[in-house]
Amino acid sequence: MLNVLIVGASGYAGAELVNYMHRHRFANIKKIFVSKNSLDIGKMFSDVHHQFTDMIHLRFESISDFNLVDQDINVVFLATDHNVSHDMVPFFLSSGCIVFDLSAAYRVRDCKIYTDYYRFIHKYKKILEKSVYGLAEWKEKEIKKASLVSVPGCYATCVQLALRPLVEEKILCSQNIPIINAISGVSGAGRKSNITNSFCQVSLQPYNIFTHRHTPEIIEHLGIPVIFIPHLGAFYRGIITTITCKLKDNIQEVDVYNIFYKFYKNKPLIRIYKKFLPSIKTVEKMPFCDIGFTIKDNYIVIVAAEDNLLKGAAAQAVQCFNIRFGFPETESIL
Ligand SMILES: NC(=O)C1=CN([C@@H]2O[C@H](COP(=O)(O)OP(=O)(O)OC[C@H]3O[C@@H](n4cnc5c(N)ncnc54)[C@H](OP(=O)(O)O)[C@@H]3O)[C@@H](O)[C@H]2O)C=CC1
Ligand SMILES: CC(=O)N[C@@H](CCC(=O)OP(=O)(O)O)C(=O)O
Repeated sequence: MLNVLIVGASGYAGAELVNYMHRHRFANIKKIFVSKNSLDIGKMFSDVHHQFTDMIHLRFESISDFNLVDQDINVVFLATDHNVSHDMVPFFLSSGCIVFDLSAAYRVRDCKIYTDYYRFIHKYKKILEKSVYGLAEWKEKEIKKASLVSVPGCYATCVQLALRPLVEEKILCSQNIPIINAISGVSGAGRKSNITNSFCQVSLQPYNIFTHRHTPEIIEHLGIPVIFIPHLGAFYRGIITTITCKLKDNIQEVDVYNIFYKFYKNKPLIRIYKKFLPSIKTVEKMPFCDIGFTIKDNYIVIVAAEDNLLKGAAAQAVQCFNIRFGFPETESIL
C-alpha cells in the first residue's frame, strides 16, 4: 500500500484525482491540501464537491501546516498552478517522494518556453532535465523509472495521441503543417472563475491563436511544427479536436487504420472509431481518448476527443502512477 498526498484537491483536476485514488486498491490517501489562504481549509471534501457526499470522508488541510517528517509518504500528486508546482516539486523530490505534477511547470525542456509563454524564469533546470513527460501510451519505459512525472496538458494529450502514430510512421507530407482546431469546455480553465471564462460570457470563440502555451509543448514533444487554434465552448467538460493534414501519396484509409491499430491495440484508454467520429458526448466523464478520421484526396481530418479533466489530467496522472509502480494500467480508472 502506498501513502499518497494530493495537493490542490479542491480544484477540478484535484477532485477527479481524489476520486480515483480513493478507490485505488493499492493506495491510501493520507492528506488532501489547499493553499494556506484557502477558504476551504477545514471543510470536508464533499462540502466542496457535493457529488461525493457519503462517498469520500476527507478534510482539506493547509499545505503550510504540513510536516513531512515521520509521515511515511511515498507519492505526491500536485494538481496546482504551474507557479505553485514549480516551487513545490524540488521539496517533495528531495524528501524522497515520487511526484506526479499535473501542471506545466516541468513539461518542456526548453527553458525559454517558460519565459516566453508562462512569464516566469525556471529555477530548476536540473530537475527539468530529469522530468519524464507522462504521455502514458508513449512513455511507459521512462515512466517506470521516473521520480518526477510531468503529466501533459489537456489539449496537448488529445493532439499528440491523434498525431503521433502518423508522425512515427512518416506518412504525413512534410510540406504541409497540420492545422489543429480544438474546442475545450470551460472546466479547462479551472474552478476559480474570472470574467472571460464565466459561463454567461462564453459562447464559442477562438483564443490565443499562435500564442497558446500548448503550441510549444506539442511541437517539442511531437517533433513537427503545427498550427494550433484553441476555442472555448459553452459546455462544462471535454475537448474535441479536428486536425487537418496532408498525407503522402497513395495512403488509403485502411493503411491509417492499421497504423492506429498497430500503436494502440493494447492501449485500454485509446478507442479507435471505424464507423463513427468521436464527440464530446462519447468521452464526457470517461477516461478515454477517442480517435476517428476521414480521408479525401490525400487529405486526412483526424477527430480526437477526451474529457480534459480525465484523460487530459487526472486519469492520465493515475495511469502514469499505475505504470510507475507496476499496477494494472487502468487500476481505479476503469
Ligand atoms: N482543468 C483542466 O482541464 C486541466 C488542468 N491541468 C492543470 O492541473 C492543475 C490544476 O488545474 P485545475 O484543477 O483546473 O485548477 P483549479 O483552479 O480548479 O484548482 C487549483 C487547486 O490548487 C489549490 N491551490 C492554489 N494555490 C495553492 C498553493 N499555493 N498550495 C496548495 N494548493 C494550492 C487550489 O485551492 P485554493 O486556491 O483554495 O488554495 C485548488 O485546490 C493546473 O496546473 C492546470 O494547468 C492540466 C490538464 C487539464
Ligand atoms: C479552457 C482553458 O482555458 N483551457 C486552458 C488549458 C487547460 C490547461 O489546464 O492546460 P495546462 O495544464 O497546460 O495549464 C488554457 O487554455 O489555458
